[in-house]
Amino acid sequence: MDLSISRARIDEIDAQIIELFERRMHIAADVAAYKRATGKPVLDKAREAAKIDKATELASDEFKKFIPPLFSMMMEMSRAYQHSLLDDGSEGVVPAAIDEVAELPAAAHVAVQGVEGAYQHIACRELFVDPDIVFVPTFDAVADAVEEGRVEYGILPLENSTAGTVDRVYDLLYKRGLYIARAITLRINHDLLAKPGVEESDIVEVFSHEQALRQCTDFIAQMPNEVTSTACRNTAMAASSVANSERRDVAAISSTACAELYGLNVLQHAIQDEADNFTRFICVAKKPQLVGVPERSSLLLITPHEAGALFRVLSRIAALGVNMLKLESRPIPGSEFEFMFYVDIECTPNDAAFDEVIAQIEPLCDSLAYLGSYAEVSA
Ligand SMILES: O=C(O)C(=O)C[C@]1(C(=O)O)C=C[C@@H](O)C=C1
Repeated sequence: MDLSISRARIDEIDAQIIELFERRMHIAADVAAYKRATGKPVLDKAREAAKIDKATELASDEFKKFIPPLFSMMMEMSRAYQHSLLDDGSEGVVPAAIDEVAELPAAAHVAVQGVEGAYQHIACRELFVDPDIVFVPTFDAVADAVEEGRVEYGILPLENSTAGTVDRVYDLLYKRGLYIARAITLRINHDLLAKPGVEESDIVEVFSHEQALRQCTDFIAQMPNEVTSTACRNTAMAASSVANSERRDVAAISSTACAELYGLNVLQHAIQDEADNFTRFICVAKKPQLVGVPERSSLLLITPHEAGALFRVLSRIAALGVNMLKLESRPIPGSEFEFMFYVDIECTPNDAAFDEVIAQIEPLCDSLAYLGSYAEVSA
């Protein structure tokens, strides 16, 4: 067998396929015009199902199984083309004009959950030169302050390399319609802190944020006593409650900065189970904003509850040559086993492919929200 002869034949057939595909697409354009005139939706599920059945019937037994995916894809292309002609796809998903600024303002009002010394506070200091910080007790309160315009920005932790996503923050992004303006990744070292004179063998209870407790699970398990883990709002509060407690059998898992701030001793440095432990924080704003040179965009999408729905969205992103940086599923609040997806793509409104990505995936989703485009920095 001569490979070059086979390939030449394949090339010939492909040229015919392309010609036929284009003819098919031109007819789809006529169908789109008809649908616009009659107010019919582009998607006709019954027609697609009948089309796939009929096409499968026409194929010989050996190739029947390949027909449904081939025709699904072809009709998906046909729908994407029709939507682009009708220009009814992505209107409103991404605001038409997004403010562009060179840098985050040096002296912005920023809401930070927790107290001085918390990792969110450290992230805030890394992002802003001279911020006017309002400390608030919860993640929800950060969102409230941004939403109500009491501050320009809020700092929230989004995910940790060991313990995973901070679920509540994703839920807030979705519910409050906040936009990410910047992300920062910090290396997190957890220390074991106690009052001066307290030894590790005295300790029966450790306080920390639940994420930090999770990141130090193995360490806690091998401590001299059987230790109770108690979750606090954040690691700085854990340090302050140990400092203010009369007890001499408690410790906090917190930062070296908090040891200094609250007059505690570091019993052990870097006790997290994974030596390389990073947390990604986001800086959120009420309106989308392109700060500096954004590198990635975050999207939230809900696909129809049917086979292949997410695959179709992802295949569109891939077909446009756009790199996907993250895919995370979350249950939809109030629904049973239905999921929404957070997708980060390496593409922003400054890139030519961005509008096309949005235009092509929007018709495939029950709901699509744009969560902002931003640069990711590390400290
Ligand atoms: O027949 C139609 O109504 C079309 O729009 C054409 C087509 C196709 O490409 O075959 C595309 C979308 C519909 O969901 C069904 C079929």
